[in-house]
Parts: sequence; C-alpha cells; structure tokens
Amino acid sequence: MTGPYRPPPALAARGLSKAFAGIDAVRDVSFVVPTGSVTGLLGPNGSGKSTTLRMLLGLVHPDAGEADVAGRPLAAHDVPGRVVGAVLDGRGAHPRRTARAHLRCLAPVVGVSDARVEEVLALVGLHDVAHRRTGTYSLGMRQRLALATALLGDPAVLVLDEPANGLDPQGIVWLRDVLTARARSGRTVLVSSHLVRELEQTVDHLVIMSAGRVAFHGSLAELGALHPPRTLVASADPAALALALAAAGHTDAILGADGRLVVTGMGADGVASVARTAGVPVFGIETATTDLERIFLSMTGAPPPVPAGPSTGVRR
Ligand SMILES: Nc1ncnc2c1ncn2[C@@H]1O[C@H](COP(=O)(O)OP(=O)(O)OP(=O)(O)O)[C@@H](O)[C@H]1O
Repeated sequence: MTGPYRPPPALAARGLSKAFAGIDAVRDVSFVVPTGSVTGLLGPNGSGKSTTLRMLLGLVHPDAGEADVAGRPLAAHDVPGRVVGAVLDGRGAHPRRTARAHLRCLAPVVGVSDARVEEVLALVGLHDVAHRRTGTYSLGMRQRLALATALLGDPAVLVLDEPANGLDPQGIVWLRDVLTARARSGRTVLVSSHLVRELEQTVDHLVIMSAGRVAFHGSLAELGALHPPRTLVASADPAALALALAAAGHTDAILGADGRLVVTGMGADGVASVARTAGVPVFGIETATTDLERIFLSMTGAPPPVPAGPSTGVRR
C-alpha cells in the first residue's frame, strides 16, 4: 500500500564532515529542514554554521557526507537559482555598480525579467536608493541587497547566513516578517545566527550546533519538551513541601539558591494543590518558563551574549 505523497525535505544534510588543515570544522552533521518551515541554525561563533551552509549549497566540498536540496544535490537541478537563493555575506555587489544594475545583471541568470528586479527592490526597501552605487551603502543596506539577490529567482528555499548582521531593530523586525511570510507561502528558509534572540520568534525548527556537531535538531516544541517548565515556590517550610511532593510521587524538587523550592515537571496549580492538602503554607508561586537562550547556553557552553545593543535582541 502506498501512502500519500510526501515531498522531500527542502534541505537534507547526511553525515557532512569537513576539516581545514586537519582540524575538524564540521563533524558528521545530519539534519533535515522541513518544507514550509523557518529553520534556525544556531551556534556560537566558530561552531561550523557557515561551513555547513556552504556544503549544503555545494560551495564547499565535504570530506564525507552528502547534501540534498529538494531531494537531490543542488547541481542536479536545471536552474539552481530558482530552487535556492542564498545570502552568505553582505558583500557580492561591485561597489561601483548600482543596486538596480547589479540585479539586472543577474536577472537573466535565474531567468527573470527587469520587472522582477523592481519587485525585489521594493520588497527589500531599496527602491528609492536603487540608483546609488552599492559602495555608498551601509552594512544594513548591503544585507538588504544581498537578500534581494537571493529572492530574485523567487526560490523555493532561502539560505541565509547571519542575515541580521548590520540591520537596525526595525530592520530585524522587517527581516522576520519577510522570512515568516515566505514560510506561510509554502517556501522554506534556513537562517543562521549566533544570537538566540534574533531567531526565537521567527523559527519553528532548530538545528543547534556546538563545536562542529549537531547538539539538537527538531521543532521548538520538541526542544521545550526536553526542558519542561519549572515551578518556583516560596514556602515557610520548603522541606515539608518537598516531602509532600515526594509522597505524591513527585521527586524532582530542589532547594534553589534564593530559598525557593524549584519543582520541575509540575505546574503551579499541581504544586499548590499538594501544598494545600499537606497543610504547608505557600506565600509565592511562579512558573519559570524555560527560555531558549538558557537552553542554548547549556547545550553549547557558549559564553553569555553581550547585553542587547541597538542592533540585537529585538522583541516584538
Ligand atoms: N576556509 C577555511 N579555512 C580554514 N579554516 C576554516 C575555514 N572556514 C572555516 N574554518 C574554521 O572552521 C571552524 C568553523 O567555522 P565556521 O565559519 O563554519 O563557523 P561559524 O559557526 O559559521 O562561525 P561564525 O559565526 O564565526 O562565522 C572555525 O574554527 C573556522 O576557523
């Protein structure tokens, strides 16, 4: 019996490895990027994100492993530029060329017209400055132009390496909207960052890399399930409460540094009910939702990020 047709994943990495001068940059990396998702590739600097993206795009030859885009190697597609668009760094346009001329040059390569050039210029907010030479552009403007270049062929898959670099807070919100709109229309985005906050409101799937390996791969819900929320309870008698919880079959409670009992895997209502039944007074109870940044740091051993500056850490 055959089941319903399932499209291949938008991107698939199978056992990708790469060493430079004998030092592993990426080791046995496997993951899939589901079609229609915004998938975040998250990892500290030097964890192997760029090398992985370049292997997926056929720009770096892996020492071992294979990469597929929409079910086959990118080179096996007739017009690769219509299948995948990439932003690997903010450079790429000749500084003496205008943004419009740069895109018009590339349009025939991916088989689109000048009208599409105007469309992507408008989409990335560069229409009014498209006549200027790109050498006069700010880093954020160059990022927008790089995104316009990647979008030119309206590809099914977008691969973006740290696209938020150089964008101001409004730019990051704008980028987030562009990426989620692509996913809503059934296309796919793989976007890398070393900053959790840049991605956490945008992605539905995550690949977390640490020291060249995959530390986690799955949906945000699956990540959350690995790290259940904790309930913090201020009680006159935390020891009695811990005993009451244990008697109720719940043993995962420890005394926190601030004197509160930290109960993992049981919600505030449940803890309150046990406390009430046991007659243990409780004078404060709160749920500590597991934030993505804490999980990321625990998985990668990355140093805490610098406090959010003007171009990072934007929340809507
Ligand atoms: N062409 C290269 N030659 C030598 N070493 C390289 C090369 N490209 C990457 N590396 C090394 O491989 C490791 C992984 O680098 P990579 O750029 O893939 O990581 P990354 O997670 O993208 O980091 P970043 O966010 O800093 O770009 C690093 O130690 C890097 O120095």
